Amino acid sequence: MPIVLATTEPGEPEIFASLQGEGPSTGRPSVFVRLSRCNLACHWCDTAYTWRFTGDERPHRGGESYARKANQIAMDEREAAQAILALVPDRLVVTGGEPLLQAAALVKTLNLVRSVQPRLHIEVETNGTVEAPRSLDTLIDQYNVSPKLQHSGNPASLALVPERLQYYANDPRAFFKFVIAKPEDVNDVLVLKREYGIPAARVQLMPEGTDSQTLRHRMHWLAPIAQKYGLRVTDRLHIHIYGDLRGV
Ligand SMILES: Nc1nc2[nH]cc(C(=O)O)c2c(=O)[nH]1
Ligand code: SF4
Ligand SMILES: [Mg+2]
Repeated sequence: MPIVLATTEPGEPEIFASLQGEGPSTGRPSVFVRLSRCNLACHWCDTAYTWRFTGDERPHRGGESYARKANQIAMDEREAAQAILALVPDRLVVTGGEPLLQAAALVKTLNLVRSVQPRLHIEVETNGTVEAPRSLDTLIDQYNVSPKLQHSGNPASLALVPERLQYYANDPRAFFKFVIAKPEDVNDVLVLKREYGIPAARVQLMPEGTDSQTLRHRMHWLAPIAQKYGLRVTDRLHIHIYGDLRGV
C-alpha cells in the first residue's frame, strides 16, 4: 500500500528540512514529512490542501478547495523512505493532515528509515482522534497532540474522543498543544485538563495565526492567561521566519 503525501507543488512530495516551529521541541532541526488527508475540517486549518479537495463543501475560512491530483502524491514506502533519508534526519516530524490515518504505510516507511538511522527521534503531530496500532505506537518517541476545541467548527463528537484523550493524558510521551484564537477558548482547555487529568507540564497554548503580526498580538493576551493557570505557551517559529508557506 503506498503512502499518500501532500505536495509542495504538483508531483513534489512535502518532505523537507526545517526547524521544529511548534511545541516542546521548538527550535530543533528536524526533517518533516506531511501526509495527506484528515478526518476533521477545522475552519482555520492552515493545511487545507491536505483535505479540502474539489467538491468538499465543509466550511473553511478561505473557502478555497484544492485539486486532488495537484495536492496529493502516492509513493511507494521505499521511495518515501529514500526521500526522507536523503535529508539525513536525526529527528523526524510526521505531520499532516492527520498522519495516523495511514498507519500501515507509516509503519513500513518509519521502519525503513530507522533501519538506516537507528537513533532517529520520531515525533508525530496528531489531532488526537485516531488510535495508532501497537506496531506504529511503539515506533513513536513523542506525540504532539492538538485536540480541536469548539472554535475549530468540528462537532465535539468527532473532535474529542474520550478514550484517545485519556490515553494521551496518561502517556508521558504525549504533549498537548491547544490552538487558541480568543481568550475564551482557554476555558475549553481547562475543562479537558481537569476531566482527563492532563499534567500542566504537558500542556501548551498556541495562538492561532498564519502571520507574525497576528501571532504576536494574540500572544500578548495569551501569555498572562497561561501564567495565571500555570500552563505553557508555544509560538509558531516557522511562521515568523518563513511565513505561511508549504515545505518550511
Ligand atoms: N517548521 C515547521 N514546524 C512545524 N511544526 C508543526 C508543523 C505542522 O504543520 O504540523 C510544522 C511545519 O509545518 N513547519
Ligand atoms: S485536524 Fe489539523 S489538519 Fe485536520 S483540519 Fe484540523 S488543523 Fe487541519
Ligand atoms: Mg503547520
